[in-house]
Amino acid sequence: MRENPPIFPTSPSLLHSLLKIFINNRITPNILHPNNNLPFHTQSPFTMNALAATNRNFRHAARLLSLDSKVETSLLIPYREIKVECTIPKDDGTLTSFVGFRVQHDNSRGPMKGGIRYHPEVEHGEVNALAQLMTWKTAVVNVPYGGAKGGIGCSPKELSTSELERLTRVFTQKIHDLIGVNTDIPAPDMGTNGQTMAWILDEYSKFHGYSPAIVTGKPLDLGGSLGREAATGRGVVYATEALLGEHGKSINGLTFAIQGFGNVGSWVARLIHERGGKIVAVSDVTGAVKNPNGIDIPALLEHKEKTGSLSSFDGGDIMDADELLVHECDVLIPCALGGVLNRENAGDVKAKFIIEAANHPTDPEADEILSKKGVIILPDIYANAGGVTVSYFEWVQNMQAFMWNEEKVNQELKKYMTKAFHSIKTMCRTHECNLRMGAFTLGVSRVARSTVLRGWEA
Ligand SMILES: NC(=O)C1=CN([C@@H]2O[C@H](COP(=O)(O)OP(=O)(O)OC[C@H]3O[C@@H](n4cnc5c(N)ncnc54)[C@H](O)[C@@H]3O)[C@@H](O)[C@H]2O)C=CC1
Ligand SMILES: O=C(O)CCC(=O)C(=O)O
Repeated sequence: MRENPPIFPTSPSLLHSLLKIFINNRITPNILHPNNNLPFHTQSPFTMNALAATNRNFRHAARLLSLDSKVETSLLIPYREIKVECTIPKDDGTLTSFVGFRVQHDNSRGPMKGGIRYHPEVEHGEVNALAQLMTWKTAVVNVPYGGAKGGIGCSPKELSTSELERLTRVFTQKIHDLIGVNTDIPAPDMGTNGQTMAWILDEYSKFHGYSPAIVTGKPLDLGGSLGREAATGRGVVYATEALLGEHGKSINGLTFAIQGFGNVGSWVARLIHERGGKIVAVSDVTGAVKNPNGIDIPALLEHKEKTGSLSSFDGGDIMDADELLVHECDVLIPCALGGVLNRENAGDVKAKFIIEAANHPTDPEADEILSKKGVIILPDIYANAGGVTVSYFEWVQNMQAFMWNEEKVNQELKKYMTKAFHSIKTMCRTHECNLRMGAFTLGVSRVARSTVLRGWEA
């Protein structure tokens, strides 16, 4: 069970005095909001702590690779962890405070790279785990980056656009001298988007001169890349095709359940629908919808655009959102939070394939249960690597001050995803392991080689 050490004193009198200070100063204690001190995943008490789960997978890969224990330790410890206070005036004039994080995990293969997440559950341990996953992910697809991740514990839907802009600018002011086009390059993740990247670009440029390459996933008008918005979903679909092809199957004719209908989930749904896949269930934070004959995805996208919700869609039946994970289907694609598959529900999963479009949706206990059932899992550090791959293309275009067309972006993405799939399979054969360990051994071995080559001389 996950441990969640209190950040603040738990003594009621001390807490009361602290609250009084906040209230007297008209500061809303957002950092004391119950959601801001939550464990990594609130849906289930059965999910393993994200960092413990990631470290466990890393150590397993290190053992398979017979990695030198000193190299193993050095790869586990993050390069740098940043935690900053972000206080902003709200639209009504009151102050509110948030905690922002940037964890830079490793830079032995190049500048650190990874998204920025705005979500109430963002906390230090999870950001650490996500940063480490970025290190292995960039190595798996062989883009010349290390790994990082950041985030702010906040509920973006409860903030106005101008509050979000202020928050993003304050966060950027606090970290601008620790990121850079050759140091650490943020991108969107859950709860952030191209607009968030545009604010970071603008704020960073005030200190360092106009720097489009400081972020990726930015709007096209500011040097974004064609194809980046769809890239994570497109990469997931290329990865799914590679896996299914190996099993003599194709998307056309199979049934799919998709958890999450944001950037990644909606693109996955659209592209699978276009390829003839039958999507029988979709969920998001507002609810879930199912239809055994296949959901009309263009109609669902239109409905979501109009109403902001899935639950009132009349092209299917409402279902319990948690039930989606154990719904009858051939392929389950989690595209939302981490840790959603755990020892409590893994035994009930009906899918034969799980494609991890979200980061760490399957905890190690679920992994074991699912493997015993014969479920094939395509791991996150490969399956969702299309996003960072096209982020790399975007950065390259910015450095060259040149723009590729979308066809080239998608063709190159397919090449990277296909090549990585074959490299993972080679590692699976060499180490007689599953796809997760195939991907981990591939990523960890590449990072370890660069680390050793660069040496440790001070
Ligand atoms: N955006 C990107 O380029 C990349 C994202 N990812 C990962 O993909 C996942 C999704 O990211 P985005 O689509 O960018 O985020 P997003 O913020 O655009 O969408 C998140 C979706 O998850 C849904 N959701 C939240 N809680 C839920 C719940 N309890 N049950 C069902 N649905 C729920 C939301 O309603 C929303 O539809 C995350 O794990 C992220 O780390 C991974 C690689 C790249
Ligand atoms: O595009 C990027 O740089 C990072 C995307 C990301 O955060 C992820 O792959 O989890």
